[in-house]
Amino acid sequence: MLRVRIDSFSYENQKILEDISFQVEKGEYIALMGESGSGKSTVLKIIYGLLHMEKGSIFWQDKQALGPNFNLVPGESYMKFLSQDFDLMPFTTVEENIAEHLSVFTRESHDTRVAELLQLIGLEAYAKTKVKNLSGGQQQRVALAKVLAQEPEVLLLDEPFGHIDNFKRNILRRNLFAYLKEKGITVVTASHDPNDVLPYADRMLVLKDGRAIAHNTTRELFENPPDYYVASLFGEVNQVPIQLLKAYAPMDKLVLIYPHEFKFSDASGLKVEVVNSYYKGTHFLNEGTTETGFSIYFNSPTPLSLGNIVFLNIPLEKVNLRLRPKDSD
Ligand SMILES: Nc1ncnc2c1ncn2[C@@H]1O[C@H](COP(=O)(O)OP(=O)(O)OP(=O)(O)O)[C@@H](O)[C@H]1O
Repeated sequence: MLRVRIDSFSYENQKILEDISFQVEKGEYIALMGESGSGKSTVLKIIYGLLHMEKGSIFWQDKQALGPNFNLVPGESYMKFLSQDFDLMPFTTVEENIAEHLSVFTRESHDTRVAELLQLIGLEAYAKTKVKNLSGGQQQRVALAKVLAQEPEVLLLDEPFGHIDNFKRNILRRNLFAYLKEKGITVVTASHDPNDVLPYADRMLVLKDGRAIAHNTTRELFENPPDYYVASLFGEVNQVPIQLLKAYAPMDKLVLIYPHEFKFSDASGLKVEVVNSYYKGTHFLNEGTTETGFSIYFNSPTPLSLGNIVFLNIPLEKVNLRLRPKDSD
């Protein structure tokens, strides 16, 4: 088990992280999510031992990771970190970059292992290409193979697919997360992208302004987000004042509703006029305004004409589940 306790961390005199603690079981994948600047990369750097924290501790099993003030070379042997700068050798080939990180004691199996990793990252055809001649996305994939080469027990990934185009990203994600589960590797990622997290992460820790504001299974946080900030990490979300749904309801409550959760009705419900309709490939995302001028975003399977009036309903169980205080964001 990885046990992370960060009581506080500051850059110079500015406090960046406070009171963050979580545990990750062996083979489990936890995703750190939060807006840009919330502290995700800093948490990964502390775990890996690149940054010294004033108060707190990191343990893997019963071993304490002592951090940069104790280790001459940053990092622990059982742990690997894929940072946002890839740290590759530009003038050597892809396969040399990967093999560089394999143990000298297993030299006879190097070729097989390099081939396995090249297949995982989908760069078999580039084995002999010098890294400097690769695109940013390809370099990121080599960096990933590099950190996997020695089969770390703990893997820290900072925006691991940030430079990779959508087409490759989907295949790579599926392959990578299946591989990590199969090998029982413990994973902590920092990510903005719900597609990296929703299908794969066992749990999510949400950071805001350097503090942990939510920690639960990924599914629970999606289906029952504690506030607007958490819900919006998954994409578009509405904060509908409850008074728009029920005139006699308390003023200080709102309902968090994703655009796909509205139902259409012929004549009853929230009356909105369509002011925009955006094509999203699998559906349309529409913007509507209520008679009081409130904007609502909702999905439809077909395009809606601007100026059309539609009636939207929120299923009662969702209203009950997603009622939040108004200042919850
Ligand atoms: N070397 C540094 N010196 C001073 N402040 C820093 C340094 N690195 C990061 N910060 C600050 O620490 C805070 C957290 O940064 P961090 O990179 O951990 O956020 P993040 O959530 O990973 O953001 P992003 O998603 O944009 O990568 C930010 O306010 C940032 O400006």
